[in-house]
Amino acid sequence: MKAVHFGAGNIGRGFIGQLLFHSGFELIFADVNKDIIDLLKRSGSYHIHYAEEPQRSEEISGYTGLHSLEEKEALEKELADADIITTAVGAPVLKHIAPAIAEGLRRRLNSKKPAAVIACENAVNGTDQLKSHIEAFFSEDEWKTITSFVSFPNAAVDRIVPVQSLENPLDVLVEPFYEWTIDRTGFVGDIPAIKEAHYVDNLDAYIERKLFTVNTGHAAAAYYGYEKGYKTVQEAMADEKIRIDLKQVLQETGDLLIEKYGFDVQEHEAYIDTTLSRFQNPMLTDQITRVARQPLKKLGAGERLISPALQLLSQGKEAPGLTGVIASALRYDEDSDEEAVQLQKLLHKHPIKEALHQITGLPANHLLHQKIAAVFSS
Ligand SMILES: NC(=O)c1ccc[n+]([C@@H]2O[C@H](COP(=O)([O-])OP(=O)(O)OC[C@H]3O[C@@H](n4cnc5c(N)ncnc54)[C@H](O)[C@@H]3O)[C@@H](O)[C@H]2O)c1
Ligand SMILES: O=P(O)(O)OC[C@@H](O)[C@@H](O)[C@H](O)[C@H](O)CO
Repeated sequence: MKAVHFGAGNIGRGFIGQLLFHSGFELIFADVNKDIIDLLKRSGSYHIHYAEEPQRSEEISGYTGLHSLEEKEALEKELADADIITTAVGAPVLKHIAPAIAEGLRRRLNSKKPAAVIACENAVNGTDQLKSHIEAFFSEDEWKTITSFVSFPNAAVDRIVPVQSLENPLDVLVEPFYEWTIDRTGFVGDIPAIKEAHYVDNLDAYIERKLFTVNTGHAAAAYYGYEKGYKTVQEAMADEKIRIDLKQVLQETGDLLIEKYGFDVQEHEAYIDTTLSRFQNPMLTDQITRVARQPLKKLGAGERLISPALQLLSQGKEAPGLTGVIASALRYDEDSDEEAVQLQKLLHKHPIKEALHQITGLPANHLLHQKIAAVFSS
């Protein structure tokens, strides 16, 4: 069994690659980072280290690397043959890798060799986004054929993997917790045997539970922490006021999730507590700039802040905690983050409601914008 994985970064090497290795896949990492690809080609193995006591680590092997631009032909050949194609590149990058995947799938039009394409990004239905970019390369008839033997299941992935600073640049320090949840209903043929993946029929519930708890909570810790001058999530979580505000935000998203999906109240409370203790793992140093990255993306209508606030609003519920985090995200002005710079320019150039319209895509006078504007301007 063969897998091509796009993105040999933190989640690629520290999570998806690991689980594919455990399941016996021959693995090809594809990336645009030449240094990482060269190292992957030269190394026989790297190590995953766990942020827990007692310390332990695990050796990962059985992989190679291909530069996705400089070794296009070799990559397309592997894409034409792989049983699984996965990604962890960041949702905005999916459109850039779609042409190579489309070419790999095109080469299967005669053989009809099955494959599963799974985006492992922090996004609601990331695979659907990738699928629509790939579809653009096919005629209607060709696409009908492709989708009769290629599966495009959505997935949710959860493991905190900070920016790395280990001596060996291939090694990865990860938290022990992990969850790779895949939509069982998204397969047209056999379901690939990824041993530690969790196949479910109700993925929406899992995606939103993860995005609106882990990622909403993480964003709250990061944006509030940034405003107070902290550098890491661990420092922010040591601040009692931030922990109290964070709890309120997760109470709000929890109310939404419990009502929408019928999660058990106590189980959800336990999920929140586990999440908060993951953020406080003393053996991880997770930079706020990583967790707060790409604020424009994070403030999108389908994302971790606006989406739950909108859904609560449509149920007639107030969400002051979420509104507070959104206002804090709007103040994120980290110079090293291109989107933060763009965000500040937008806010400087336009009145707040117009800027919000451009950021979220919702009408300028939307009730949610009015609530955000009131907190932002106070
Ligand atoms: N790190 C985490 O804790 C975590 C957890 C769950 C999900 N995620 C999600 O996983 C995805 C990746 O995050 P990460 O933390 O691993 O980021 P990362 O920056 O460590 O890795 C991304 C990799 O993608 C590569 N890349 C960029 N453009 C590419 C292209 N056109 N073709 C091939 N490779 C390309 C980069 O060079 C990099 O190696 C994101 O969607 C993120 O939201 C991250
Ligand atoms: O990767 P992002 O930018 O979507 O979000 C930043 C973090 O919240 C995220 O990477 C978490 O660490 C991860 O989603 C945990 O599973």
